[in-house]
Amino acid sequence: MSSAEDQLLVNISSGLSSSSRKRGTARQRWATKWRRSSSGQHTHLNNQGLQVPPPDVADRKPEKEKKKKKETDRGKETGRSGIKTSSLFNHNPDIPELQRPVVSQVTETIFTADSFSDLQLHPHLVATLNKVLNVSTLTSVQKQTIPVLLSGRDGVVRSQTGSGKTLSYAVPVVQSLQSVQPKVSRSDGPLAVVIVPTRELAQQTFHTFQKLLKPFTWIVPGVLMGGEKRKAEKARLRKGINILVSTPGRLVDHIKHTLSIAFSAVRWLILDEADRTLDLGFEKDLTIILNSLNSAGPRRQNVLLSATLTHGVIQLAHMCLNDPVSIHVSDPASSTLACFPTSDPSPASQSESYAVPEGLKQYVVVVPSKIRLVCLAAFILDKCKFSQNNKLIVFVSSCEVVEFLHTLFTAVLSGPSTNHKPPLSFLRLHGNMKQEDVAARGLDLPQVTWIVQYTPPSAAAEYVHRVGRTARIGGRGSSLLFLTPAETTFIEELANHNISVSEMKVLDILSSLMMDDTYKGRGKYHSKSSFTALQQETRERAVVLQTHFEDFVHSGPESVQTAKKALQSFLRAYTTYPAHLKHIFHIRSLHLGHAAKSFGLRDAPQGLSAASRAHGTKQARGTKRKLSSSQTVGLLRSEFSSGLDGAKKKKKKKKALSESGEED
Ligand SMILES: Nc1ncnc2c1ncn2[C@@H]1O[C@H](COP(=O)(O)OP(=O)(O)OP(=O)(O)O)[C@@H](O)[C@H]1O
Repeated sequence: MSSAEDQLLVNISSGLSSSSRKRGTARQRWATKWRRSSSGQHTHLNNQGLQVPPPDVADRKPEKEKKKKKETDRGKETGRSGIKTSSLFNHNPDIPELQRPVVSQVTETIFTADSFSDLQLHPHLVATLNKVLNVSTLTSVQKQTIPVLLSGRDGVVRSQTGSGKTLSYAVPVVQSLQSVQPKVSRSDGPLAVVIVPTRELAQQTFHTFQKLLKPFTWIVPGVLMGGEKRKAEKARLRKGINILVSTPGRLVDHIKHTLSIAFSAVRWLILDEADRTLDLGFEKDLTIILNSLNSAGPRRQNVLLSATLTHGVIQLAHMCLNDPVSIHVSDPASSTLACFPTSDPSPASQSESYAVPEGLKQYVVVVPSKIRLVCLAAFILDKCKFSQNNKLIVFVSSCEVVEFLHTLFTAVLSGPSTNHKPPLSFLRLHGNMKQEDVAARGLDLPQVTWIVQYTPPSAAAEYVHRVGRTARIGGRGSSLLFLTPAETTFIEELANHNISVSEMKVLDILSSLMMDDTYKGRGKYHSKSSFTALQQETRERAVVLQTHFEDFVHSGPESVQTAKKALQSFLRAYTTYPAHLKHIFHIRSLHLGHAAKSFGLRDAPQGLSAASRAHGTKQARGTKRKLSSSQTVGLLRSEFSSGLDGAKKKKKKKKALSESGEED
């Protein structure tokens, strides 16, 4: 949804230590107390998203007392620095009771009882799989796909993220090319073309082929991708590449400008992660590639792989596959011999069920805008400071937000290194980073335990890809989706694709702040305090943490500017949700002041309304009215012209990727 897809903020937890173990025990004590207290009392959520005694009890208080309490509460919402933090828990929208639609979640069994040695493969290939790649047991998708492709058929493969799709085509490609007589030589040029959406995947796939080809040294793999030197790639193409892995934009570039690229011998075409390729706006490039391949070459075997079969993917499959076998791993009825639909696919197929890894636990938390930042911070502290062995990936909507949160969290949450523990370490990853930086950080992110979607994805399919970064290849993992009260209908959108999420409560997340007295408020919490007192202390601590953030942001004009820029880019990205989700994610439903708070800004940016008048779209005008002229909207100027226009959006997205070097 944002200009640069997949912005990541990665937090790697500090390691094990005796003190963290002690904290773990304290944490358990605290959790037990919290649960005991909360279970013994009838509570409900107030309009600040927090549990309070039932209204009838509260209402019994005399008016005078209520007024006094209000004043005290206001006083308490003051950080320890003495700077008044504008109220965090007042005037928030009500958190609706979540209706959890009944969904039968589609899960796939990852591993089978079969092994690679059961297939009719070259013994050296089996040995390489076992010894170099350390794999011996077939995953379900590999068991179903490899025999189909070895039989010479085209295939359309839908299987969940992290299920081993790469080997399901790489093994048959290598098996078939090693048997070609006379032996393949560099001068044959590309015999297999593998198209993947991103540099990251291009590199990974290329490395997989490199390993598989160890015993077959006469077959040469190569990779072409945005961000690399074209001249060097041209030279490699001239020398000869037999298995060519490429991102779409860079391949089109070479088709247009490199004379030595010839497709006359191509016998395999693989479109991996086809859904992501289309999501990133590469359909035009794919058409150019297909036309170029079709105009030359012998009979070709075509394979399309995707974690989700969207309308666009089905259309693409119809364009480039020839009587394919359809392999849907999660659907036993449609297994290997099922036929691919021949009729023109209808948009209704977009409500397809998406499979997620079996070991994945999915959660959602509904958080009012103002509390979002402290809620994310409390969650990170909980998983990485007060628990052990966690690695988180946090998805946000833009490069600027990544930069902002990275700086803020490093400054406020890392904490000093102590004898017992290193400070928390935050890494960042986004499309505007220099390629060397990205490569230096390593693109493979193994053993990620939590995926946090701080900004909701722009499609259920994107949700599936994001959560698919954890619980890979039979492992375990969890995911947490942040939604504001106005966005909760997104849960239904996920349910339409058979995705089911369990609710976490804001206050439960914030309660982790009770583990660290750095955030102690003025309240006098002790182990015998009432549940309400515990809640009050938790709120106070959240306010203290918010004050730390606001103090940091307001420590100088530069940091204020960075926060404003991040807010602006967040708002801009918010306008780019697709039309069919606009009823859930509409800029009109955002409150600028509350959104500003989640960027550590004490006030909504001022003096921004004038510039918006020039913008004449109906939606833009509507937005302006709703957000109120004094608060917003000139800030959103550029996004009205881009975000509300689907065609332009795609171009923009692609351009941003191109600029970032992720693709070109
Ligand atoms: N049979 C196997 N046994 C053990 N590990 C495997 C097996 N096949 C693949 N893997 C490993 O599983 C991981 C995920 O594989 P791969 O990247 O091919 O999954 P994928 O389905 O393409 O995922 P995504 O759609 O998210 O890219 C890789 O690290 C790969 O080496």
